[in-house]
Amino acid sequence: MSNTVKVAITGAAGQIGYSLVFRIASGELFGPDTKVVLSLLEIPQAVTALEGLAMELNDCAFPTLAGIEINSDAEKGFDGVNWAILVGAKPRGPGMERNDLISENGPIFTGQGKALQRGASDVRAVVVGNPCNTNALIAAKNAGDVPFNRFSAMTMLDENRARYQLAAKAGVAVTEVQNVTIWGNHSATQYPDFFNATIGGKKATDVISDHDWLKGDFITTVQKRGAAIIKARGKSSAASAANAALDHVKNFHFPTPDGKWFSAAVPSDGSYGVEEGLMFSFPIRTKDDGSYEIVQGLDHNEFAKEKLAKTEAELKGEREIVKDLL
Ligand SMILES: NC(=O)C1=CN([C@@H]2O[C@H](COP(=O)(O)OP(=O)(O)OC[C@H]3O[C@@H](n4cnc5c(N)ncnc54)[C@H](O)[C@@H]3O)[C@@H](O)[C@H]2O)C=CC1
Ligand SMILES: O=C([O-])CC(=O)C(=O)O
Repeated sequence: MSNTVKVAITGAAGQIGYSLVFRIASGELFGPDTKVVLSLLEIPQAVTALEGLAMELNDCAFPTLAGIEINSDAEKGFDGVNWAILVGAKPRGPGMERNDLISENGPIFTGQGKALQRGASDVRAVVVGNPCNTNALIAAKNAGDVPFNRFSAMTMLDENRARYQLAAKAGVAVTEVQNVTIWGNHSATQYPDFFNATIGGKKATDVISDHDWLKGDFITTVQKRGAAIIKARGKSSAASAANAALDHVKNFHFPTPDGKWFSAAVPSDGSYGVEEGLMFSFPIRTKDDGSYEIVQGLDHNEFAKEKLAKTEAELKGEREIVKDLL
């Protein structure tokens, strides 16, 4: 049986877009039996680049690619989409924090929230453009009657980074490392939770005896990985970000295997004492009916509680800065 999913990608002519569209079109995301229609969005100056991208996509002759639309008008671009991957935004440069982008990127997401409400009746949106948690909040608050929980922001790149670091330290394959939650903001205050993670089915803290490393270098490496990549590459992460966006959509699209969870920033419902309504990264499971739940009952010691409070305070501060856009 064949069905069709329509996916909008904003900023599709940018560097993440170039890594993302081919992998979605190839069937890697939704599988070989699902056709994909791609709705590519850009600012007017980049529409010609999108036309080139569309030529290349067609030249791949992907059996799963059922159509390509190109738009610089978000309302048209979001018409009838099932997923909106909101990448289009300015990236940071060396020496900047992601929330230095708030005043420039925030306003993009008021317009996109409004356009999503008008264009799409059954949509899920993930914000990649930074600062992604707060931009997702802005989009959601401008999307009228689109349910709040249809919006999320991407912390999957942080989770993948954390899994790699733990696997390398333990000397095991990344597949052995599971349930590493990123809590809070996609920023240098995020808390990559090794206490509740497992390696080869055992507690990560039992497998890795160097707890000073876990509490120190491990956390700061994950928190600052984006900046390290900008310093080394001169540009921010692109292929790894696109890869994480695929993981994010896949994680929400398919039920989560028993005993596992993934990280994504979603509207807080008050879980773990996080203020309701903040776009906060939690451990998430997708249920068989397609809805999701925040995994409950994970323990936080004093060390973890302090980290959670810090990242929550940062998100409240960002929300205050953009209050006129909400
Ligand atoms: N959440 C995460 O883990 C990550 C987030 N990012 C963020 O993703 C964003 C994009 O990064 P790159 O692709 O490297 O940047 P880029 O500059 O290569 O591409 C961004 C594209 O967005 C387009 N754009 C700008 N405003 C737009 C609008 N209103 N509608 C549609 N398109 C628009 C630009 O024309 C450009 O082509 C940045 O904000 C970056 O910081 C990057 C890596 C990871
Ligand atoms: O660090 C940046 O600015 C880009 C990004 O979000 C990441 O690589 O995680």
